[in-house]
Amino acid sequence: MAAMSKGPFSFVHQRYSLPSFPSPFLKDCAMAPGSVELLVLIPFPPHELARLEAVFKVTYAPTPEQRAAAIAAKGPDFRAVLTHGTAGMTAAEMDAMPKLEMISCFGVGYDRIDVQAAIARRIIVTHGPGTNTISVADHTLALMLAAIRRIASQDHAVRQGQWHEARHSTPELTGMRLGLIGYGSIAREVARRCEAGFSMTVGYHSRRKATDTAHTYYETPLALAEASDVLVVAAPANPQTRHMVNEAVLTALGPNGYLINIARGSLVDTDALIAALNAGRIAGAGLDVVDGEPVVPAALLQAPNLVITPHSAGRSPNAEDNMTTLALRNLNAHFAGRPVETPVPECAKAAA
Ligand SMILES: O=C(O)C(=O)CO
Repeated sequence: MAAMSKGPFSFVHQRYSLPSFPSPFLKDCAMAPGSVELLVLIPFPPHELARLEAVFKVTYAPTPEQRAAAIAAKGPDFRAVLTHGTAGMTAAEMDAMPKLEMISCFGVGYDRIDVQAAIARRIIVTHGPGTNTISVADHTLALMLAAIRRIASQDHAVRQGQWHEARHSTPELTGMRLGLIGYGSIAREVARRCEAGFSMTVGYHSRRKATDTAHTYYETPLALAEASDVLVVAAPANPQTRHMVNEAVLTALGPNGYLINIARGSLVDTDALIAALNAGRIAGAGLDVVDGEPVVPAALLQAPNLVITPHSAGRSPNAEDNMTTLALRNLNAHFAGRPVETPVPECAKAAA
């Protein structure tokens, strides 16, 4: 198993790896290959799509137009859907697929899947906790360093022939105070890197104070922002976390502070962020997600010292392999009549 020698983080891969794909998987698969119709609503790397096609009759519809056309043409045939937290799945779409039994969410967040509608229609929803933790944590560090060291703007200026003008004196990440909004596995991996590699102190805010950590707990995002130089948003999207990072939190972060969002765009008030960047109320921001993505407000793109990536933090070959493997394990389990491995908590509760 090549992935086993990848270094200290290979446990994530090990946890979800299959002994040697695909034959052992097919052997213990109760359904005949190709007998179950699977609708895939998200872009997939070809080699990962091939793994799905080895087991399912796949309809690949990653664009909104293809999605609507596929559901209109073949809705009654689909028994499973593969989507992710941003592509989601609506109640109306479920109604157009009366044979739908399972929605498999690629990745961790499942915020745009109408889980209550799924439960009401006896459709199980699964997701991929732990599958992309390493990829997202690495990407978070990349955004932090890029925003603080102004990598994107200096790169751009050098390409414009402005070598001397491009050269900026930028702060050191080392020794800064890290603030984490959310304290799940991704936040903890970010903390580990920041402590080990950059001698940073760590504080966090989450719904509950954790009992297994020496990191400092803050009751509110505002108190955390006041005590942080780099504020990382790593909490789930839900009505309670919407616009958790608002004007007051950004002002508390201060003119030497940086905001990094690798969670969901809805956690940050985009207008307040644009205003804070333009007024120098914070020093910079690194975003992997934007409210309303893939549409990005022009005013955000014009704001100073912003580095932005297209929701790619969770994408690495290792993470994609983990996510596909776990999705297949859940789909296989369901269609073989066994319990799925990772239902979303609401479905686990409803089934109990
Ligand atoms: O796993 C997820 O939900 C992600 O959005 C990864 O970036």
